[in-house]
Amino acid sequence: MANEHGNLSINSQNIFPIIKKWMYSDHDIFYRELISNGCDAITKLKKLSLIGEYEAPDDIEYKLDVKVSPKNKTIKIIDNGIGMTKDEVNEYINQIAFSGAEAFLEKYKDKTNEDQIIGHFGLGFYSAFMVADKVTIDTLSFQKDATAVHWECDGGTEYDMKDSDKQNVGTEITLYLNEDSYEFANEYKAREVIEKYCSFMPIPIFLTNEDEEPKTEEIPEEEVTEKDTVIETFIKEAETEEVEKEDGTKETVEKTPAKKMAKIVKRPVPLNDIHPLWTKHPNECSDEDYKEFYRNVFHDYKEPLFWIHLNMDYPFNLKGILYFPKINTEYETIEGTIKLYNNQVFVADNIKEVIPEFLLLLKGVIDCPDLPLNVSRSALQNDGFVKKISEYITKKVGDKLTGMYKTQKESYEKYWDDINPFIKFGCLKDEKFAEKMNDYIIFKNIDGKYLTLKECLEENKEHHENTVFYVTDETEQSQYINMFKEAGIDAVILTHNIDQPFITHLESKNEGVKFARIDADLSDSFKEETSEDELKEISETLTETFKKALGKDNLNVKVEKLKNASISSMITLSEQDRRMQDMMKMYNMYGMDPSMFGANSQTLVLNANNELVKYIAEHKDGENTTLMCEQLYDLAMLSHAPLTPEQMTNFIARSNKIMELLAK
Ligand SMILES: Nc1ncnc2c1ncn2[C@@H]1O[C@H](COP(=O)(O)OP(=O)(O)OP(=O)(O)O)[C@@H](O)[C@H]1O
Repeated sequence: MANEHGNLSINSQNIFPIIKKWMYSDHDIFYRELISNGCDAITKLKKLSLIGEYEAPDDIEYKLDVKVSPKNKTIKIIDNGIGMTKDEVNEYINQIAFSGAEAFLEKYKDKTNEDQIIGHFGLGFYSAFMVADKVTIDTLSFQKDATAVHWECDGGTEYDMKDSDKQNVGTEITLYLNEDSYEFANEYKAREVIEKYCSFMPIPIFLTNEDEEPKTEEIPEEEVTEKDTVIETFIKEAETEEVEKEDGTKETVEKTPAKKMAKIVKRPVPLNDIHPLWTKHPNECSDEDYKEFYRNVFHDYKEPLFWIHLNMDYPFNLKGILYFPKINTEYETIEGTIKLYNNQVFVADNIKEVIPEFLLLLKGVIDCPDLPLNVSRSALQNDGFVKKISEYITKKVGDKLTGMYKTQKESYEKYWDDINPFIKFGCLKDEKFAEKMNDYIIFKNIDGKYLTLKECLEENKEHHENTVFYVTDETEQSQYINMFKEAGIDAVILTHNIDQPFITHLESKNEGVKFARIDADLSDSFKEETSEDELKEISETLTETFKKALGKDNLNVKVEKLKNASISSMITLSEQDRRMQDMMKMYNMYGMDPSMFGANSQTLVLNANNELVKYIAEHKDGENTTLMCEQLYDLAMLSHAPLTPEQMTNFIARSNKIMELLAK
């Protein structure tokens, strides 16, 4: 071919500075674009060979080579795929690609970075100019008698094209890196980027550093194959060791015999796994396979609890694996990672527009070739097809959980403590998921048994209809728990932050059902039957005495005859007011006055059956009455919420004083 010099068919003077600027955040993406182009080219050639349109050499080994040279500051991406003829270079590179770029820029010129195209799909070949001043292509088409083409462009609007001396079918792209991008020719950086984007591409990818001598390895000579490059052969001497015989004399014996060895050029190891687990049929995968895949992809050495293998062909193509991770501590964030792939090419992590928000607490991979990824994020959000995908994933997760409840209840209960924040968050975020999970939400009660809401209500119907009592802190509320246990009344344990909004949600969904913290109210079951008159006098005396002793005029005091005479005093706190206060704390509204939401909603309950309480009522002006009132109040407060530092200091000082009095 005669040398050809041409103008790229675009109008804008020079699109490259714009591409560079626009793509500023993710420069490394060029690796993905060029490698996936190479993989596509190989896949196409394999197909042609399969249908007899191309006769591949017998020893063909389809692969993609990435060669970096930190010295020359170049990167070569070499595939043995379909290649391009001169006309094709003209069509795909000189015209389509660049006119595509123009259309692309036109479409997105007003968009801000936040509205970037998902994973920048559609950037293709010219993403190379984000990192390179000059790019060359050497390509030989698979077509009979094709002439190899050399193309080059230095980032302006002009290109040069001439014959190339490339001998093998395929394409070699060379990037001459610009000053800001030399790091991409570093072998370790290259490896990191390729592993990020290309770990599961369907063609083996090999990385070499052209500046380094080839690495070598030694293997037994009989294991050498045709593909190996043998540098030398040698005899590895026998290994011997000295052993002691029965008669005490020593003898030298051969441990391993002498062996013929070969020093060969290190066999290349691909950077990627071309058959990732999600592409396999679930029947072919063992538990160990799933766990290993999880370890490799998420670098999480805690085993996942269980997983869901998504495998759908119709009406859309979607494959993937979702893992329920083990949450180790209460304080660990429970944010997961869902990696989105498009035909085994990594797109991005945690794309909220495709994956329902609550599922982002899981870890997993999703490969959906049908996703329209060349549109902006906001367009994706409103895409009906994307909604269907998202619904499908949600449904599958729901199916897995309900199925487990029905057939492996024991496992479900075992995992519940770990998975319940996820399920509850899902119910709050997704109406359909909430409906599906409605009968499968379970509650651990104070005896460690798991019950559904229906079962909770049914079991406690006689004691407190339509009310579920709950514990938020088993240590702090232990006195209440004991009381409940003694009276044969149940309460459930709800200690996670998500539980407060979740029970509010349950109350709104189940009319008439109320949740009340274990210290919210005293159930009638704890009390003896009395008439108001019977307690009137003692009530008045105690109220007055306590108010005076504590210096709290607005203290609410309630005198009850509790069946358990050993309990002297306790605090109850209106459920509604407490929830408001909790909410204030959660949203950090500390500046506001808590009394707005009933700081006065605490009630000091005194047990008229308790000897000490009786004593106080009978000795309201006694020498130590104030001391006793203060101590009883603090004791009640202690099992309700932690004391403030000041209160604690007083409490300890007073306790010491009481001991001194006892010692007298
Ligand atoms: N390594 C290659 N071997 C053969 N043909 C190639 C190669 N790289 C690019 N091409 C041809 O050039 C065309 C344009 O490539 P480009 O990467 O710009 O866009 P694309 O691959 O079609 O789309 P996208 O990358 O946006 O998914 C390709 O469709 C392909 O026909």
